[in-house]
Amino acid sequence: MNTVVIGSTGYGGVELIRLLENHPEARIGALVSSSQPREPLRAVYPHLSHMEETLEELDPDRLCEAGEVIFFATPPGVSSRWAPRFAERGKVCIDLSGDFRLTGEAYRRWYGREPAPGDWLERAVYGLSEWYAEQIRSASLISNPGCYPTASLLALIPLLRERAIDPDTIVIDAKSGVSGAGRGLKLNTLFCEVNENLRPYRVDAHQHTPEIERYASEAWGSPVRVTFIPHLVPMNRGILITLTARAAEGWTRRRLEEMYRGIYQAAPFVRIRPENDWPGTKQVQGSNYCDLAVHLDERTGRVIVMSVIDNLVKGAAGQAVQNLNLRMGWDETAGLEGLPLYP
Ligand SMILES: NC(=O)C1=CN([C@@H]2O[C@H](COP(=O)(O)OP(=O)(O)OC[C@H]3O[C@@H](n4cnc5c(N)ncnc54)[C@H](OP(=O)(O)O)[C@@H]3O)[C@@H](O)[C@H]2O)C=CC1
Ligand SMILES: CC(=O)N[C@@H](CCC(=O)OP(=O)(O)O)C(=O)O
Repeated sequence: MNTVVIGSTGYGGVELIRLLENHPEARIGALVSSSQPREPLRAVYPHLSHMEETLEELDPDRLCEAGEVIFFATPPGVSSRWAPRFAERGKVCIDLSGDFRLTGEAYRRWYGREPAPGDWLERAVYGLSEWYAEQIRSASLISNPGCYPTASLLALIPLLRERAIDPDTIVIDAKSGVSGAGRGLKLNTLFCEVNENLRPYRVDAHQHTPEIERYASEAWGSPVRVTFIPHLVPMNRGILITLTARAAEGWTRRRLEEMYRGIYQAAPFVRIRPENDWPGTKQVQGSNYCDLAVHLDERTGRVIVMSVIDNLVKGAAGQAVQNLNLRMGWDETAGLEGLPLYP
């Protein structure tokens, strides 16, 4: 089955290409670039020198012939314009951007743009694979979660659904590698700004805060607010989030771990770490795993959960392929069996 990648020259796009090239069912039907010459992809990425595919323009008629599934690995404002047009022509769209993750009102406020026209915001299905698999299986437009929300919600949703924490006390400290910011030139991601540096950014102002709150609220059943503090770390890939919240009555560390193990028993990409075995980003690098570790600080009565992912895999392209697999009725792990890259 053929797929199209729009935004193929970015970090999310090229990671999708890596995964699709190793996929047993999916093929690449077309690669789209809005800015590069109509040359083979290797002109942009010499590590793909064996690939013959030439970069194409965004021509809907041609792309509808080229593939059944259209991936958008594009900045905000692109899929909101184009994905509905492909979905209306019967194509399955999988969007890696934030264009379909929020309500129209929240999107205007946090992304500063006009949301997609028509009813596509409501029709889009949130692509957090472990929690929305049933809806994903029949979706026309899958809105892949953000990288920080993926790591955060896989840790947080079980705590809320099982009433294990006080939802007014949630703090998420988050750290991301620089590839999370994409390949485009930006002052803040230049070598001398990032190297030997660790810094918070967009504190209390990050666009993933409303996304985490939206799906946390759904899990809890009424509005939940979180304190979300992202940091930029001088490494290429990886996200570590440390979530803390006050424990509800009656919870022990063992009970918390058993709860996570039960919930994610059938989830092939969520691994629960044993007691005092803290996860690091390198342990999931290049893979679609999310590793979770849970602790109960008995002195303060606070639950502590660590969650690590590779931002470009489970946080973007890997989860997009997992959603493709769910949507097509293939094995959920198809094309995603690769082990983490270590060291
Ligand atoms: N990096 C990450 O870890 C994650 C990223 N995301 C989201 O995925 C999306 C892609 O991110 P990422 O790959 O990192 O970003 P990049 O900046 O690396 O790549 C985005 C690509 O989109 C293309 N593009 C830019 N403008 C347009 C346009 N007007 N029309 C069509 N294509 C355009 C560009 O390619 P060209 O100029 O060749 O068209 C560019 O290479 C973003 O929305 C991002 O927020 C989500 C989760 C994690
Ligand atoms: C390190 C870094 O800069 N990460 C990006 C990740 C967010 C992203 O990819 O944007 P979407 O909202 O479109 O998902 C950021 O903090 O904005």
